[in-house]
Amino acid sequence: MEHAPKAIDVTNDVEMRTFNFFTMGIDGHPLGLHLDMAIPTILNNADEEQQKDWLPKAANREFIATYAQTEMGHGTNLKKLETTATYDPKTQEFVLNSPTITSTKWWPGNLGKSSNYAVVMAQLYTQGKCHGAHPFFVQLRDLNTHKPLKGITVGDIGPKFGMNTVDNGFLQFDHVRTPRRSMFMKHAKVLPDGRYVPPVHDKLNYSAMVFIRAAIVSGMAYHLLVTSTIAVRYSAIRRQGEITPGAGEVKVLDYQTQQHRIFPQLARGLAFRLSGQYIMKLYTQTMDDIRNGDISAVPDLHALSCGLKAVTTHHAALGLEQCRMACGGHGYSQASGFPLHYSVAVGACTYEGENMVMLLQTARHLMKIAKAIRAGQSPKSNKIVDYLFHKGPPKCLIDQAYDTNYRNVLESFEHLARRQTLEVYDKLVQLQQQGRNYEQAWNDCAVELCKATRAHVRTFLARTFVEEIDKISDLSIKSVLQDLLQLYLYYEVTECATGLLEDGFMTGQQHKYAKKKIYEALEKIRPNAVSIVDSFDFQDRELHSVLGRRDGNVYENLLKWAQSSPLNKTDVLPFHHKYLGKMMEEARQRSKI
Ligand SMILES: CC/C=C\C/C=C\C/C=C\C/C=C\C/C=C\C/C=C\CCC(=O)SCCNC(=O)CCNC(=O)[C@H](O)C(C)(C)COP(=O)(O)OP(=O)(O)OC[C@H]1O[C@@H](n2cnc3c(N)ncnc32)[C@H](O)[C@@H]1OP(=O)(O)O
Ligand SMILES: Cc1cc2nc3c(=O)[nH]c(=O)nc-3n(C[C@H](O)[C@H](O)[C@H](O)COP(=O)(O)OP(=O)(O)OC[C@H]3O[C@@H](n4cnc5c(N)ncnc54)[C@H](O)[C@@H]3O)c2cc1C
Repeated sequence: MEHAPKAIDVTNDVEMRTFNFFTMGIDGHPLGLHLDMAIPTILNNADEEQQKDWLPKAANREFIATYAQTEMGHGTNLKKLETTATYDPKTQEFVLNSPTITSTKWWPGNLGKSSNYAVVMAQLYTQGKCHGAHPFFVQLRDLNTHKPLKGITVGDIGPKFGMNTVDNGFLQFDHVRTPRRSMFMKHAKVLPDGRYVPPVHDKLNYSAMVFIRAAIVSGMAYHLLVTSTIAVRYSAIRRQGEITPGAGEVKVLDYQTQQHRIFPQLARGLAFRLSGQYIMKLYTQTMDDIRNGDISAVPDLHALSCGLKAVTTHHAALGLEQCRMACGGHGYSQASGFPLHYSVAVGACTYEGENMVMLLQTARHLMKIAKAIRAGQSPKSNKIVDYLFHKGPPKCLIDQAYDTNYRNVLESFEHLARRQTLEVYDKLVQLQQQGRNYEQAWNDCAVELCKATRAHVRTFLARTFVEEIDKISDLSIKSVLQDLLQLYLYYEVTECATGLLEDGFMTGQQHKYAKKKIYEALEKIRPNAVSIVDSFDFQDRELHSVLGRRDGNVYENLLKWAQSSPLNKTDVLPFHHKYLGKMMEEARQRSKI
């Protein structure tokens, strides 16, 4: 500890997060929402004067704030939020009110007990007109006593599936008055006389959600890389059964089924990590553009962040479960670390936009592009979606001997995304021509729309993976990562094979070829698997796993772990003679009669 820094630099996001992870764990802590959502909201939605006032105090942790948007009755459909903020020009205040039970704010992290401030999303009423949901910065508790202020009812919502270190809360307002300037005024404004000034883009109020959606992509990479580290290390220790009769029991990692279960999670983890970096850069760039008055990238960022959020959280949840099952019985023990990671990761399928809803948001964007394509328009130099405008090869070419930089594989993903997008667009148009209105037609096509998004996101993830590996100059590192890339790409080809075979683009032979390339990649990855996961340099205290210990001493530590259970403090539990012992004694007496 001699060389440990004296203090954590709270202005350094990475340092702060790392500190939080190691000291508090991954399942959350009282400052989570303050750092992840309240501060980003202040940065992006407060005007200069508000930032000057709030930001230093927030960074200094003079107060703790959360993000209170979801209500008991509505989380997805923000238009129907019921909390109201009605402007009173006489006192130049807003009156916050929760008119119904269902308007109770419900879920916000750290709202229950920790926070004394909140970003509150409420329907803004001024001069008798509703202008939709807007954010307000509202004090909830007294700064000295920490008691709720007058008119505020606040508490914890109770135990959850996981993340029980976070006090997700409920909140009701009974005509609570807050100054006019507590409304975030960077984009929309209410002037002292009550006139409403609209924002340049009416979804800029949602930027904190976009930030977390982008952050979640790297978060899911982290979960997958951690859990595949546990599964790989344990599988290199666990011996069970023989491959060659009489040659002795093998490490379970030598089974092809085991590799096929775990290595794709490793590959997906890397793919998510690279796309996570991309989307974070795009977020930062877009926020800078907005500050300079350019909002043109907002729809692209929204569409990509929604699609990536939905796909990566879903695949992380499935992948984690594969890693758990790959560890057999011990995988089900808390000692494996999986329950903690699983319960945290699956939350992300729901929070920050339910996944189906997110897929459909991206599909809205894809349908606009499809409309432009059908109208004969040209692409607008947008790297993420331009491929949809281009005609690819009529037939799949993945089994060609020379597939430079996997162009043929990428074209297969592009083909599927393009076909799925245009087909569902045509169906939407056709249904409307048959008399369905747009919303009904949309619902009739919803499953196919989600498929279009998934195909588009798969294309993006794969292209980013290929491009990033291509940039690596160290050939030994590149060669190991290329094995994971090969596995990733052909695994994804087989995952979407139905779509590729459906229209005859891919042949059965080519499908078999993709499977062969998967098995070949598994074989290449096996000898390096432990070194690959060791190179991530996760510390044992981060993995929370006896199975995933770096030193491989699984069995003796599993025994120590069990022996340290509170149940094993005494050989005989105190209540034994009162209940179970008594029951057995009485049964024995009865049988003697
Ligand atoms: C290293 C880390 C390791 C481990 C950690 C692991 C992972 C996590 C990583 C980080 C997370 C940090 C902490 C996690 C801990 C706990 C959880 C924390 C936070 C959770 C917080 C929340 O859940 S907050 C609440 C979130 N709520 C939602 O997401 C609601 C979802 N609903 C919506 O977003 C919207 O209502 C909607 C998009 C569904 C529809 O909106 P609305 O009704 O207003 O839209 P309209 O129909 O009127 O208009 C739609 C048009 O608007 C466009 N639009 C919508 N949203 C946006 C946007 N944000 N930006 C730009 N444009 C937008 C839309 O595209 C439509 O445009 P058209 O042109 O097509 O009309
Ligand atoms: C761990 C956790 C932390 C959270 N933290 C916060 C927080 O800090 N602050 C905050 O404000 N909120 C928070 N939330 C709330 C969260 O953001 C919402 O629960 C989430 O956005 C989903 O909304 P909902 O609960 O209304 O789901 P619903 O919309 O009721 O979803 C139910 C089902 O309906 C479907 N559905 C709904 N609308 C549509 C549609 N238009 N088309 C097709 N299907 C649809 C969904 O796909 C889903 O299958 C948190 C939630 C969790 C679980």
